[in-house]
Formats: sequence, structure tokens, C-alpha cells
Amino acid sequence: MANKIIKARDLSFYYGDFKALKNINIDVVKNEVLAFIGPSGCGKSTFLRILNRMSDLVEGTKVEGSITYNEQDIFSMDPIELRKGVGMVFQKPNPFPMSIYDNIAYGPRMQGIKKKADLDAIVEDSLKKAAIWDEVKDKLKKNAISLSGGQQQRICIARSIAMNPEILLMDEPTSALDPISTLKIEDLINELKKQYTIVIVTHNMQQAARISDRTAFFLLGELVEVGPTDKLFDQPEDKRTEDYITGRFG
Ligand SMILES: Nc1ncnc2c1ncn2[C@@H]1O[C@H](COP(=O)(O)OP(=O)(O)OP(=O)(O)O)[C@@H](O)[C@H]1O
Repeated sequence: MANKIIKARDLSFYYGDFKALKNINIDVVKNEVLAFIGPSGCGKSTFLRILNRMSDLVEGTKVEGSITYNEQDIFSMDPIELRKGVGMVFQKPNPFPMSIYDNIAYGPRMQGIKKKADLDAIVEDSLKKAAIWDEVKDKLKKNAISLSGGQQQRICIARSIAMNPEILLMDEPTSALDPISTLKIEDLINELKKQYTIVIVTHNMQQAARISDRTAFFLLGELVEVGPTDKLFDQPEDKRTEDYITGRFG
């Protein structure tokens, strides 16, 4: 498979003595949308969070095996550097309590970009890519908290984009949104994959079927099966995948 930007090999992860992920082997391919599905507690979010080492924030954890990002071992990288390349969008929209403009300019400013014209250009470009520019261009000074949930989530996506990442991790980005906002984010993901690689956790199998190129099915900390989304849903190889997608459990 061409251009694997992430490779996980025999990756296991423990919270204390509890083995939450068991010998995971998976690749992420450039410019794909890869969806993680599986019943609650199977380890999807844990795995997603390891990919940009948000998992470091939990104490008493242990990792075995390896993950590389562009052939570099992520566990020996500076996490700040890793997160520049591998950004994250959370389940609940979490804009900073500041203006729309400052939300987007925050990261670039931290990276030392100071010129107003440069920041203006990044803010506009990021908001356009996140398909929210037209809705907010006349109120960039307004507090981002005053926007609707769906708009806030697109602001959060724009905030990630402003850091110019290569990969966007999304942890159930639409689960707190209404159906119309959800469709907007799904359309946006479809657009973003031209430029970015997207790994998304979703509870919603229809969503995985609509937006992803490949789907990975997790169960009890194991990666049961990963493959092209159409194939995984039409002709799963593993009986457990079939049982899950036909609604026999989970
Ligand atoms: N901070 C933590 N400390 C201890 N155990 C945890 C922690 N976070 C998750 N776990 C456990 O690890 C397992 C995997 O959790 P995880 O959140 O990754 O699952 P998930 O598939 O994303 O579930 P959901 O779909 O409900 O979000 C669960 O058994 C969970 O209880």
C-alpha cells in the first residue's frame, strides 16, 4: 500500500494493569479517511489518543510495541513536534473563550508568527478550509463561545488546520451535534481529505460507511479487522465483525 504515514506494530497499551489495547497492527495511508468503529470501551479513543500522544496526559500507563510517523518513532519525538503534524479535534466542541479570530490565530502566534497580515491570511484560509468563513467573516471579533455547536466544531477544525497538520485525528466529532451540523462536518471531511489524512472515531456505522475509505473494527482492545469500508460492511472476513455490523451485539 502506497505512502503509509503511520505504522503501528504490535502496539499494546495499559492503564495500570488493565490491557486496553492488545497487539495492534495497522497503517494509516496518506490522504485516506480511516474510521474506527466498535462497541463502547473497545479502545478506539485510547488508540486515537496514542497517535498524537495525548495519552501521555494519563498517569500510570504503559506502552509496548511501536508506532512510527513518517518513519520516526513517535515515543521518542518531542510531543509538541508530533502534535504539529498530527492535530486533534475532540468530541465536544471546545473553542477557547476568546474571539473567533484569536481562536484560530492562537497556535500560529505561539509558533512565533506576529505580523498581522500573515495572521489575517492564516485565519481566513483556515476558516475557509473549515467551511465556516462565510458564516463568521463579518464577526471575527465575536466570542467563539457565542456560536452554535456545529459552528463551534468547525472553528475547532479551523484551529487545527491553522497549525498546518498532515493528519487530523477526530474523536466522535459529530456526536454532540444535530443532524444538519453533522452533515456539514461530514461534507467537510470529504473536502479535507484532498489535503489531509483523517482518522476518525465514530459510534455511528452509517457515518463510517458514508465518509471513510477504510474502516477498522475494534473489540475488547483487539483490532479484529481493517479493510476497505465497502468490503468491511458487505463482506466482513471475521464473524465478530459481521455480528457487530448486523447489530447482533454492541
Ligand atoms: N483514563 C483511563 N483510566 C483507566 N481506564 C481507562 C481510561 N480511559 C479509558 N479506560 C478504559 O480503557 C478501555 C478503552 O476505553 P476507550 O475510551 O478507549 O474506548 P472507546 O472504544 O473509545 O469507547 P467509547 O466508544 O465509549 O468512547 C475501557 O475499558 C475504559 O474503561
